[in-house]
Amino acid sequence: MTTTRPDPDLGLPDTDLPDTGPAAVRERDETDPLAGFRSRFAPVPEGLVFLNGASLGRLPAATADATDALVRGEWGARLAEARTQWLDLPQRVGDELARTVLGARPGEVVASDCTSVNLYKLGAAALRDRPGAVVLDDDNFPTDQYVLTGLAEEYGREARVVRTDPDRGPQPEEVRQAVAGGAALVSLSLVSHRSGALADLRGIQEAAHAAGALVLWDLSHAVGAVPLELTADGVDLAVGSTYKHLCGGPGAPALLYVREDLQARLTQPVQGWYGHREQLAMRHAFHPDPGIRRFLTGSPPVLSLAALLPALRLLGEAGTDRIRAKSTALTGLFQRLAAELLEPHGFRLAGPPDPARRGGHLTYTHPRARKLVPLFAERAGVLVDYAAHDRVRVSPAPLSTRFADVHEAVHRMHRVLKEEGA
Ligand SMILES: Cc1ncc(COP(=O)(O)O)c(C=O)c1O
Ligand SMILES: Nc1c(O)cccc1C(=O)C[C@H](N)C(=O)O
Repeated sequence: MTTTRPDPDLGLPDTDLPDTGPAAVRERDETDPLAGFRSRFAPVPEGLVFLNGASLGRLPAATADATDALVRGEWGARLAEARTQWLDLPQRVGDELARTVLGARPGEVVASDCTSVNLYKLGAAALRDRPGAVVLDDDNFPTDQYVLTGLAEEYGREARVVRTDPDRGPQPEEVRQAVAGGAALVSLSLVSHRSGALADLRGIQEAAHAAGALVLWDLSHAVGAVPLELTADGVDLAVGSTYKHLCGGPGAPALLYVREDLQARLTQPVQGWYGHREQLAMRHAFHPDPGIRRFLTGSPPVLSLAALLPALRLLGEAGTDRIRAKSTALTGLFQRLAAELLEPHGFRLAGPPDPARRGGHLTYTHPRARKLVPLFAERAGVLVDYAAHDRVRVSPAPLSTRFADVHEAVHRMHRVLKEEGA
């Protein structure tokens, strides 16, 4: 997994621009190898600057055509005749996810349900497999904390909560202490939804595995933003959203990954016909599929699965290494401009100052964040995210954002702050 600075061979200069002036920024755009991808997204209103890729990624133009073809052509015209070709869509999309953004093998990933449900299924699978505590952290997204504490209750396990510094993310040493005496499951986010902090995947896994625990990663804020090598890194289990950096659209199905050698021994609690080894035989007794299908339950969201494929094609073409390199350069530029123009007005960087230690977003605190975020949109046409309770989250999507957009956005935000007397 890439946690270092961009590789110079990728054709992108390092994060630090020698100069943050308009000419240097323009030149950066002119030499950007990913510049051509911008026109592959559906247009947004003239002048709008979108810096909200960690919330809901933009619509790839090809997605609108693909969903229209499915709705009118397959559903509308071919009706039920088309339905058998959708049966294996969760695996087909899973294989594309594995190939393009996860660094996993075919047959290790499916896409269906939402992240919360997939987390429940895989957390339960780990607890059905081995004894011991559930380890979680208090910086994780609330749904993860709810699902994991609920699982601990349901399976009669101790829930050990790592008290994480929210601006640093969970550390291997903290996990080592939490698993002391044995644990069944450690579940954390690879990139913090709050601060963007990127966890040390290998260090945390090493600590957890030494105590006999499986590790279940929530990749919601990492996938599509950070290059992942689940196979090479020996990842056990993972789930994650596909509507953020993967641009799968509203309600896009979540990913579910189980390493090949674990699949046959793990069982999940919501056994349904999509997980049966002979799905269409309509047997009375449940016999799980030997492979990844055993983690499915019922009818998948076909329209949303179809919508994800064109987005994955775009990401696959661009390549996660190049996306990551541009992402760290964009967030690095925002950070340098913000130090000059926003920090004197109360913005404080929360999270690691080094872009290589973050995912695709960076976060600032401001005491008036809740009021300012809508003002940035209304008065300045800059879309950033409000994150409870005093945070502004910024995520420039590398395939559709120019360096000039970041430059322009920070200057416009500065103007609003001055008008507001902030
Ligand atoms: C880290 C993380 N996990 C899980 C979720 C929730 O996913 P879902 O609504 O698909 O269950 C989110 C955001 O919605 C998230 O940021
Ligand atoms: N904060 C949200 C909201 O106000 C509306 C809808 C979604 C959210 C979210 O936080 C979702 C997501 N997990 C995120 O980190 O962006």
